Amino acid sequence: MEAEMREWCVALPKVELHAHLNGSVRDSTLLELAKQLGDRGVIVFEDVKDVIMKNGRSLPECFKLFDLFHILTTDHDTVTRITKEVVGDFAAENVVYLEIRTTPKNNEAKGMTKRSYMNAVLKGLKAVEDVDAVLFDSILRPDETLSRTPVGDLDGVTKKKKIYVRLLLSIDRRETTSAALDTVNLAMEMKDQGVVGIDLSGNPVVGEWETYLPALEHAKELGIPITIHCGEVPNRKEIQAVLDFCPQRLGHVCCLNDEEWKKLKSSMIPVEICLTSNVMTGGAPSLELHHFADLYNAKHPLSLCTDDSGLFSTSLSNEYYLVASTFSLSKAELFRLAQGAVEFAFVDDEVKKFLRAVFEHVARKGLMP
Ligand SMILES: CNc1ncnc2c1ncn2[C@@H]1O[C@H](COP(=O)(O)O)[C@@H](O)[C@H]1O
Ligand SMILES: [Zn+2]
Repeated sequence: MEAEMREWCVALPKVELHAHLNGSVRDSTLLELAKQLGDRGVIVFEDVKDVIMKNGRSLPECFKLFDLFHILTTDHDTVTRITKEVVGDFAAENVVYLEIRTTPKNNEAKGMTKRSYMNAVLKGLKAVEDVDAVLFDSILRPDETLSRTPVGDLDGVTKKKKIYVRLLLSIDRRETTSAALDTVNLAMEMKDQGVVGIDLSGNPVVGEWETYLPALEHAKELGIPITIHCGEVPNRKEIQAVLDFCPQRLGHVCCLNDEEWKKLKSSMIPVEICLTSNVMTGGAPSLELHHFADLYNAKHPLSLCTDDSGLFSTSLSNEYYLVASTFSLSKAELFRLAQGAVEFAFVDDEVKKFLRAVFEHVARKGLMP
């Protein structure tokens, strides 16, 4: 029964709206990169290996780990490699639309600028194998799209899987106002290259809202959609400010008090729910007591997401499975959750139409009970 449900969650076409590139890297790749740097004497492999393989990650540990991941991954070729692998991994579990977010990085020692970092990401998207990763040519005939999505697999047609990929540029809370503005301007510059939005993320105990606000306001003026990590820690002042700012989407919303909770619900701002991430980092006390249930029962717009599938050893299919097993959602309800997420994507209407068609096709043909 459990195995059948897990398989069903993998077969379900899914939409991923909250996945950090460097948090989604396979352990095996991190270990391989660590081995290479160990051999060159840059790090001590044995120490790093234990850290990568350790289970259970508190919030402060996560950010120490990201500093380590960035040492392993921040050169152009490696950024290209991890992008290619991450897209391939999501496509393999029938994610049909993926918004990957990543923090463009300046790294003088590596000759890296925010722009060259993003070029390395684009190169990775173009290099995806065995999967059609659609970044630019969004206009395809519907029948072509349908025959190459996971629906094709369910129909018994073995064609390449198709995944639409778009990018969000993250502002790291450690950055200055000017660096945050650079990221927003870069997002604008890369609008025709698959960049569809801005994210605010990074260690929630670091930095001040006032530092990023000018950049977020600039993005708003430019009409760039924004998603913000909100309430990973109980920072009352900032949670208020974020809710007042009214971004297009919010991530997490863990530590809201009653008043903020009411405000969120009346705002109808779609929430990116990251179950495993929240339980591991202590944002939610347990799966059973996760605030998903309250928002779901209130019919608040929601989408299930992984956050950092590598760091938390999860997958989007597993997040759907966890919702089914913890909150007793039926397959029909899981299907509607996945389908509903299309509406919160930052992508243009043309792609949304195709994604809607994918779900309608699956429903009409009775491919998913
Ligand atoms: C666990 N909850 C979280 N809360 C806040 N920010 C997070 C995060 N998980 C990841 N990031 C943000 O994403 C970066 C890694 O991917 P990129 O280098 O951008 O591809 C982290 O350094 C952090 O800034
Ligand atoms: Zn996140």
